[in-house]
Amino acid sequence: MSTTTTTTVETISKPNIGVFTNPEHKLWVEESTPNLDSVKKGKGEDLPEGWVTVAIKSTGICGSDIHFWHAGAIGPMVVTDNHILGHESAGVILATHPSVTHLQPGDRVAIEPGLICNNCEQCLTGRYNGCEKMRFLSTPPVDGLLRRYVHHPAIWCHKIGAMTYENGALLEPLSVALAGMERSGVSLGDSVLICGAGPIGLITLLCCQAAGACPIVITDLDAGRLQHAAKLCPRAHTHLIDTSLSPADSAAAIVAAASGTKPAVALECTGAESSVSTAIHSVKFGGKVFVIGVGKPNMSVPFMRLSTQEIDLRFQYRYCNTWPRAIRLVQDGVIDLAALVTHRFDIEDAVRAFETSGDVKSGAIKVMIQSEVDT
Ligand SMILES: NC(=O)c1ccc[n+]([C@@H]2O[C@H](COP(=O)([O-])OP(=O)(O)OC[C@H]3O[C@@H](n4cnc5c(N)ncnc54)[C@H](O)[C@@H]3O)[C@@H](O)[C@H]2O)c1
Ligand SMILES: OC[C@H](O)C(O)[C@@H](O)CO
Repeated sequence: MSTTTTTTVETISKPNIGVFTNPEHKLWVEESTPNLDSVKKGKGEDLPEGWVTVAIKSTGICGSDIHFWHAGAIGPMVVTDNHILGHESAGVILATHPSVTHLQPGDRVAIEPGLICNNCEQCLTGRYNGCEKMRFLSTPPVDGLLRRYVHHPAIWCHKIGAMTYENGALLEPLSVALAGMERSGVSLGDSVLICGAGPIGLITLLCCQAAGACPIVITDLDAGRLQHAAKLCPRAHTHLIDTSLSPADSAAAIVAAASGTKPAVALECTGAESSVSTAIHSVKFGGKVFVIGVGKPNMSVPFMRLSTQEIDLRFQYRYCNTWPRAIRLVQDGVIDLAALVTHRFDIEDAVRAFETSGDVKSGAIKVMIQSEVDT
């Protein structure tokens, strides 16, 4: 029996709610904007030119959401007021401004959460993740997507066809991994190290597997996460990091796990200083260490190892132009994002969802918040 329901601006009745945090590290669900009246007007009266209204169906909790809640900040991004979380979302179009021609009510879309100026050098040269005036939803002070309804620019709503909303939501972390894959240039037969088996490391693992990297070693401090990695990619070598070892000794153990093959590329997905150092000690002469993880404002790195081994140390921040590629990879079954999802909660129950996501003992990998049963 199908559970499909058609959401239209005429049929919605629930008030808008959002998932908030604040500088006191509280987390709660309460009414939010745009209010039901604004949403129900539909037909675009309350929408700026080029914007649409979306009913959010599925949102993934990202580590950064947990960090904004627990720590109140990520580097210079500080929670200073009541703040709505969430930037991994997909939903259905409820209404469009008359100027919007490529989307219509009923279209299923994934939301790209960065709003750019379209005027600066980075925007005009296609690297819009570096926009000088980036307004990234869920990064304070810009409210996020963990709401029932949002207004959003149509150009940042990507059609996902029949893909599940859950997969549509997970195109966002897939985009992070794809940006790292593209700029690190991992290709067929490259020996690869992935540091960290959280959602970003695991999606990077799926990408490296699909790209034909071999051998692949993936590390973590948590045996459960490594078990998950082994299920996703049985040919990957999993390596539990022993925190009593130095980065150089951990690197030697990593190379041993790959039968002596040093990685050509290390994709660092923890942001932990010791892990960045371990990656630098692991790669071969002329190799690359590509850091996706974010961490402390200042870190020390094994400088002379970088120098004498001609290692390229590079970084990725968010992504640009990744959604069309991500959609194709999921639609064609190359990347199975559903394998990441361990828990699901309704938006009314978002506090429990966040508690589960933030509890290392819960075994959670990706916790999803849904506004209705996914279709
Ligand atoms: N650059 C970007 O645009 C971007 C985007 C999204 C996420 N991130 C960052 O990427 C990182 C990974 O994200 P996530 O959602 O997977 O986070 P996560 O916290 O769920 O996963 C990180 C994993 O790293 C493991 N870990 C911690 N220290 C380690 C060490 N020394 N050695 C090996 N493993 C270790 C943890 O056990 C955990 O499983 C985070 O730093 C996150 O903030 C960056
Ligand atoms: O994928 C996007 C990232 O999670 C965000 O940049 C976050 O780390 C800070 O806003």
